Amino acid sequence: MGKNVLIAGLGLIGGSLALAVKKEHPEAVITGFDVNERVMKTALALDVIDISAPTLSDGAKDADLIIIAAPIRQTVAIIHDLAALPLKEGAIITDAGSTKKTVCEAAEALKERPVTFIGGHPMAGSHKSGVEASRVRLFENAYYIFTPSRSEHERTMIRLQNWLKGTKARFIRLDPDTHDFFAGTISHFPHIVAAGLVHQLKEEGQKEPVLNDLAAGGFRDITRIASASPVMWRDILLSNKEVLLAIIDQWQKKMHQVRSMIEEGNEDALHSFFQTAKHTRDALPVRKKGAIPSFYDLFVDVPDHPGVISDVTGLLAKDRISITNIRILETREDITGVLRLSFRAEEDQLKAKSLLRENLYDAYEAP
Ligand SMILES: NC(=O)c1ccc[n+]([C@@H]2O[C@H](COP(=O)([O-])OP(=O)(O)OC[C@H]3O[C@@H](n4cnc5c(N)ncnc54)[C@H](O)[C@@H]3O)[C@@H](O)[C@H]2O)c1
Ligand SMILES: O=C(O)C(=O)C[C@]1(C(=O)O)C=C[C@@H](O)C=C1
Repeated sequence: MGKNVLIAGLGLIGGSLALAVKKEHPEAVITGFDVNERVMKTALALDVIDISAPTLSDGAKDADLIIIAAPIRQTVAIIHDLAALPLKEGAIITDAGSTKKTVCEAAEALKERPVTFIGGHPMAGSHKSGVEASRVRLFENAYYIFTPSRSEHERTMIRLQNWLKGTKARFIRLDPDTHDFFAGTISHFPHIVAAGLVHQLKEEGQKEPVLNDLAAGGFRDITRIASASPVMWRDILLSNKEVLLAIIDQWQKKMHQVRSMIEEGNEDALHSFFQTAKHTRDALPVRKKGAIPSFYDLFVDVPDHPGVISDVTGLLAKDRISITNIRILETREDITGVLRLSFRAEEDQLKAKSLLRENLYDAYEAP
């Protein structure tokens, strides 16, 4: 199977995949390449990679496995670069991009080469980006979608899944179009809505600055993902254009319906709108990880007075919720402080959040 792995793009996803590959294959030599030299230095310092490659070509020529984990536009550019470079016979090339049609079409450029390209998309991530945010367990229990283009890729799929076993993800296959439709519905369009809500707050917040302070639990929950990388999301939207245009049209119709329900004072229709949403949301399968962030931190706004930390820790201790770390992050206008509490498990994080909220603390997952 060889042991040389190249990761091209050492951000959240490239770094996390590097850690997961190394965990299951300690004999592997993980080479990293990133256009940003500082990122490569950080990846080396954090032991995310074993060595760095001065150029893509240096890293690619002896690689048995190449994982491209850059934003989509750059992923396409890297695939075209690889198509013109010396590559090892039998090498597997995959990517981690959030859309698959554009990437798989670009990979046709590799079809005359003695390598196999299989598109990939680990369906877990975070609003945090960069190698510093990498986590070996980021993909645990999440779906990891592959889009093999030919049935003769079967044996290579098994080799690729063996390389990625350390992710502990659930591997599934889809064709690129179906993938992009699914991802558009459950990931890409929700990001547009989250960013749209933040824009709305920004515009109103300029007139009424107090609005920014009032934006509490609900607003923070629904907009966490708006803190993600703008470059990454620009590329995702542009490479899933048709799907997103159709979903936006559908959404506009839905919003017109809600508008009419409010305008007409249609109590039954509004009740049914929320009832259906509640039933559907409540029935979503609970997964330990996946679309849910894998950082078990909780941020709590606390009044700045002595004893407040023991108030908070005492409250959690009563319910046997254990904290692995606690830090005071900042003091705003000398009135309010922010505590960052870290938990070992998501279950503890969620229990702590509801307990603190019941006790009137403002507790939220992202600062
Ligand atoms: N962040 C998520 O939640 C998530 C989840 C699943 C998949 N993805 C996909 O994974 C890919 C990477 O996302 P990320 O969150 O790790 O982004 P990131 O911003 O954390 O990292 C991207 C890295 O790629 C590097 N890069 C850019 N162009 C490059 C090039 N030509 N050659 C080498 N390196 C280059 C950047 O310098 C950066 O370090 C994207 O395609 C994204 O769509 C992201
Ligand atoms: O959890 C988050 O912050 C994410 O945005 C992760 C998320 C998602 O939308 O679920 C984002 C992009 C990916 O391609 C896959 C996962």
